[in-house]
Amino acid sequence: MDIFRKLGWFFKDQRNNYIRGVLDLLMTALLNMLPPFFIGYTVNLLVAHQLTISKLTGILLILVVDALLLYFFRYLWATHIWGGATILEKILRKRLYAHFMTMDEQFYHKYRTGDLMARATNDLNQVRNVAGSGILTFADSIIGGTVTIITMMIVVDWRLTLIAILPFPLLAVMSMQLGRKMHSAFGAQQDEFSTLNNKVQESLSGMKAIKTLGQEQADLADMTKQNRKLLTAYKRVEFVAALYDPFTSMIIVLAYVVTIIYGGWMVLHHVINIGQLVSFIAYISMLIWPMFAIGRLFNIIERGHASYDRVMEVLNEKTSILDDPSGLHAEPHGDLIIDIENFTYPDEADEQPALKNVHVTVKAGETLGLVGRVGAGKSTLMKLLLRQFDDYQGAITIAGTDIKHYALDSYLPALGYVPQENFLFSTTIRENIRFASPQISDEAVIAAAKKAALHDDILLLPKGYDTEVGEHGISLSGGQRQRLAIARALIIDPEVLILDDALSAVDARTETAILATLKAERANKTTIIAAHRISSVMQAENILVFDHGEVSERGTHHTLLKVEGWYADMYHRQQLEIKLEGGE
Ligand SMILES: Nc1ncnc2c1ncn2[C@@H]1O[C@H](COP(=O)(O)OP(=O)(O)OP(=O)(O)O)[C@@H](O)[C@H]1O
Repeated sequence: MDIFRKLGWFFKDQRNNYIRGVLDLLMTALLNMLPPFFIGYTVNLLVAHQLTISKLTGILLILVVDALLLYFFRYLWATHIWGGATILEKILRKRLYAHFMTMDEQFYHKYRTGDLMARATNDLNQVRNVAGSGILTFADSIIGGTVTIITMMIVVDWRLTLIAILPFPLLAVMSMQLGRKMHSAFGAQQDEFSTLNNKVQESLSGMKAIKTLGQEQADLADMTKQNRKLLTAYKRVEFVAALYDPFTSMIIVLAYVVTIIYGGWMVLHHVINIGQLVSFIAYISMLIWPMFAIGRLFNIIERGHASYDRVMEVLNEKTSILDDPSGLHAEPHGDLIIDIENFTYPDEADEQPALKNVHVTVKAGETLGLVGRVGAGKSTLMKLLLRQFDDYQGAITIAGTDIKHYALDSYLPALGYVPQENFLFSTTIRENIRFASPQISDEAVIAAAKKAALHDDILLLPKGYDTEVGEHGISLSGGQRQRLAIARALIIDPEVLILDDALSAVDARTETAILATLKAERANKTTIIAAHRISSVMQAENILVFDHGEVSERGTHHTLLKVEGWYADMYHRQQLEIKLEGGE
């Protein structure tokens, strides 16, 4: 029952819905009492030879009106209670989704996509069940049971009632015992479901790689193993659930036996009449559902409880990126000063710092180039700029203000970021380009595509800018995807444009064209380009060479060539490669 306390905030919020629903249930329970009463009454009339056509018609009429009213009140409780339950699911899903949006990289390291999807769908269904079927079964079994028992006491005999319901408390003891078992069994089942969900998600996303590497059988075996684990977890849940119903049946049989023995004795000794005994047996049959309902109830609430805990576990995770509520609500425009003494990834605390002593000033309008070996720290610096990690020694300022002191909703929209792996949404090219805001005009979309040297390619596609891409659309080449991502970033004319190896798949001529456009268009704005190809950064006012998280060389293209270090070596090697390939 702990889950009802945990969901107290919701029931309080929706109390009108629930009060109305419970009152409708009460009315249904009261109306349910009439048929057994009139059956007993009719039997007594029959025994006494007093049943006339007019009396029978009157009884039938009452029963018909009763059935109509029952229909009406059942409809009302269903709409109030099920309606409330769907509101709970909606609220929790919205909270979860908003929470996902604020979470940092560490969170997505800890919880995998399939797991989060399971929590946002399957677990939320179980929680909704608590607020729907759970409340319904709870109110129905308690209200239905209590009303029936009181009616039995009043209409028949209180002693017979007490003796007949004597074994009932055993049900409560059984529910509590099984409830605990169900909670842990269902929690384990949902964890296995999350793992399987994640496996399916990864296999489907990586299907090309699986096939290319001939790993179909190995992946299938892996999936079968996880599927079996889930099956075992399901079986355990059903095993616990199945223990309850036979026990309930035993209690009901016991109640009938007691009724027939003690009730029969009472009829023989004229304490109650035969009609009352018939009504009593009909009332006992009306207790069957409330008793089974208690079994359903513990099943629903313990499943919902385990799921609610899983949803709350995610919702209680804190992000390390704290939005300063009194932060500066202004576009970050001005010189960028990076002064990082040390940064180590949170989950790599014992490892070497990912960045150490990185100090550089980029004047507004200038371009900063970042080069260096794989894993040298270029992307890490970009992540700090993008506020994906805030926990570093040192400071990054733009126009004299620490980037942590800008309000996030002013700071982040002013950055244009093109990551190494860009993502296409399943919509048209036009919507993909203006993803930052659907209000952006078609002309601006075309202008951005031209700047990213993508316009001509788009015109060759079957529906031009309205061509669908992504999962159900056409596939773009790697270079086209990169240029689409660049157009998506350029369209907002960002104060700081960050390109993380974003030109690696475009040919040399297109790269030159894009870089020339950037130079001309972004005269007053900052651009940061990380690349493996030296040609991507050689126009930059300032180039940093990274090695193991530190800056090993710095300067312009010409000064770096004179140093004859890693940069010069890499440049000459790449020039040679171009010549050998017969390029320019
Ligand atoms: N989220 C993370 N958690 C822990 N370590 C990380 C994380 N991301 C990167 N690293 C590590 O930090 C170091 C720097 O990586 P980074 O991605 O910044 O290199 P890079 O210079 O951008 O490399 P590339 O040229 O391949 O993109 C590497 O040793 C990498 O393994």
